[in-house]
Amino acid sequence: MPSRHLRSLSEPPPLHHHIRLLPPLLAGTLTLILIFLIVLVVLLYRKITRNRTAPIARSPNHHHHQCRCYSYSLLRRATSSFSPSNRLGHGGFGSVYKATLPNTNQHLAVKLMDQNGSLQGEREFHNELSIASCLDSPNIVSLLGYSCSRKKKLVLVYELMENRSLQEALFDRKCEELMNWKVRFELVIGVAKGLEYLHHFCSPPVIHGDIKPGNILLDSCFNAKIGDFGLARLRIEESNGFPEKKEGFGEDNGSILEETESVASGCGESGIIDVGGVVRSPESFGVRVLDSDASPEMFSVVSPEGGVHKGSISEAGFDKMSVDSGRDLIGGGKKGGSRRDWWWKQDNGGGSESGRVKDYVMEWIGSEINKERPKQEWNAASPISSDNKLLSKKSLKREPKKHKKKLEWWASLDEERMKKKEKNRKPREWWKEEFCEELTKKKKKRGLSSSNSGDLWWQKDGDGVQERKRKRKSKGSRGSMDRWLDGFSGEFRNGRRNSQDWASLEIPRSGGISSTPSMRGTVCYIAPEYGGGSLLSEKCDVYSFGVLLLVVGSGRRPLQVTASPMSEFERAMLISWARQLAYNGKLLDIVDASVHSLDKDQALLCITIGLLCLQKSPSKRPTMKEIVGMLSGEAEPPHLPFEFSPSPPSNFPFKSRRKARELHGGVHVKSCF
Ligand SMILES: Nc1ncnc2c1ncn2[C@@H]1O[C@H](COP(=O)(O)OP(=O)(O)OP(=O)(O)O)[C@@H](O)[C@H]1O
Repeated sequence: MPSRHLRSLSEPPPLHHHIRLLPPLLAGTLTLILIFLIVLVVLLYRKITRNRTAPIARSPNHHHHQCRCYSYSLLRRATSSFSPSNRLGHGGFGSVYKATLPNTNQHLAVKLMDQNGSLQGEREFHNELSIASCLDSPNIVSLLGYSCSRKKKLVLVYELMENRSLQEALFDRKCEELMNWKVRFELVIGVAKGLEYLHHFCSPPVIHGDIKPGNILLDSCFNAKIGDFGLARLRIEESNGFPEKKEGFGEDNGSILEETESVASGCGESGIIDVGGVVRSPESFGVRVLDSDASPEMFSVVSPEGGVHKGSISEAGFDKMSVDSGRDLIGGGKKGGSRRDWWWKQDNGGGSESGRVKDYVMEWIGSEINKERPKQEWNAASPISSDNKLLSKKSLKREPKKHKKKLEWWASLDEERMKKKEKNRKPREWWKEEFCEELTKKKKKRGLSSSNSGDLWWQKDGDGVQERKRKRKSKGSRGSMDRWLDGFSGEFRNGRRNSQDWASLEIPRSGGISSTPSMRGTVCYIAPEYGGGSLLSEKCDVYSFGVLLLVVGSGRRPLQVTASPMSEFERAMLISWARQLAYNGKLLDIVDASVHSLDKDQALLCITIGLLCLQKSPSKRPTMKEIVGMLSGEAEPPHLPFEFSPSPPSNFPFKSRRKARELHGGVHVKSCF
């Protein structure tokens, strides 16, 4: 037995032993290979996505950036899990963090929408994404990308502006650099150029809608750039072949949704289309960026491959930049073929990042349509009982049989009828009523009475000299408090319905009564005609720019009550104070006393242009092109607007046109008015 055992150990195992071992061996090897392949695929995928989310370097001749889709985890890592130490600031819809990309060490600003962000916040996010991703100017903060995780964390990625907002730099941090007049003057020229780009070099023109120091960002050298396009709108020129108003679209149908979530409103009489409004719009629209050096027919195209092409419109089959929302979103209309459909073409080009932005926005729009439809249908056409009472949801549930017919009838109501109903509903202006109520209460509390608290004073802009004289006379006969309150009611009536206690005249530290989900623009900066349901135009931005000019020139907030004496109280409202100084011919009194290296001519120029922009009638306000011309000395310096000028109107005390030209090195002189 032992010898047999020994032999069996020394001899090689029989063949059938090998065969029995083969399957487990093969299975093991295959498993190993499979694991190896999986690891390889995962590593490759990570490498590819990292490369894709890394922003492309900008070469000098390829100045256009592309909007990228960043992975949320990358941004989380880059901001150390959105740590408070990296927080740059907080706005109406979320916080902004400084991010440093791990592999490139590139610094970015990342705006993370609040977790409990409202639908309005979400719409602003998409609005900003649609518009800002198409803009490319040295005076506009670049939107570099976005991220949208499954958990609905909405993130926008911008170029980092080291000195943050003008609001903080001027009022909170009181940056020494801003005490230099030159820096302030360059800053306003930068903003003016940014607005000129939006109004004159984009087609359709972009209306920012919320120009204020909080949305002017400063880079490391205090160069100003315009940011925050959450409330921006496109101005659609009907003559451009852009969509005309469609039935049931763009009407102020008075629904709360329309008013409180105004980004969703569509193309109204004004020819304005809200980008967020594509939710309800079957129309397409686009932003093309016209070449500032070229004729209007010239354009530059950023192709899907990333190259910048220049040419004439007839030369190519697509526009420079567009954020086309598709011809017919709801009805599934044409998705390509139009000359304006650069976006769609990008899509077909295969996986370009901008195409992804569009995909992403379209997806969101689709989901919003689905979310909103049932609600609207219920409101628009609720079934009615035999005694003409509106049947409640409850009663329908309780007695389904009894109301079966009604339910069927209800379900069969066609879209046409619903649209008609919505159209006929009276526009609601609850915010205006509330505002006037609040204001009257406030005045009563102070023991003041003013008959004009509810008047639309901007609509009664005195065009005729007689009218102006009458107004001035009557103003003169009233107390200064009343005059102050005129300005007050005028500026505030159009403000946002806001949680801030504006009526108590307290301005928050952040300076502004900031974005809130209810209305567009910011109190004190918003054009008076804007909130009054009038046309929204570039002139609304011009008005806000006028306020900004006064704020930068005076170095103070537009509303600031510092002490109780009457003199201080009269100055509280910057705009009213500036007007008053203009009447008295003492405009320079408004200029910030703490500023050094002051150029009085430039300061007067700024304040005068500011007053020009603040004219009640939008048509009288200059265009941004004219303003840039005046600021840069290329155009003739302005005269004070008649409504502000001391009586009789005197010429503006500038140096002669020639001198001004010499001063600024301008070459082209043209009349502005
Ligand atoms: N690109 C940026 N670089 C550096 N800081 C930024 C950048 N963008 C925003 N910030 C900072 O974050 C703050 C909040 O910005 P955000 O745009 O969210 O709000 P806001 O414009 O001040 O307010 P609102 O959104 O209510 O209008 C700004 O005041 C600014 O200081």
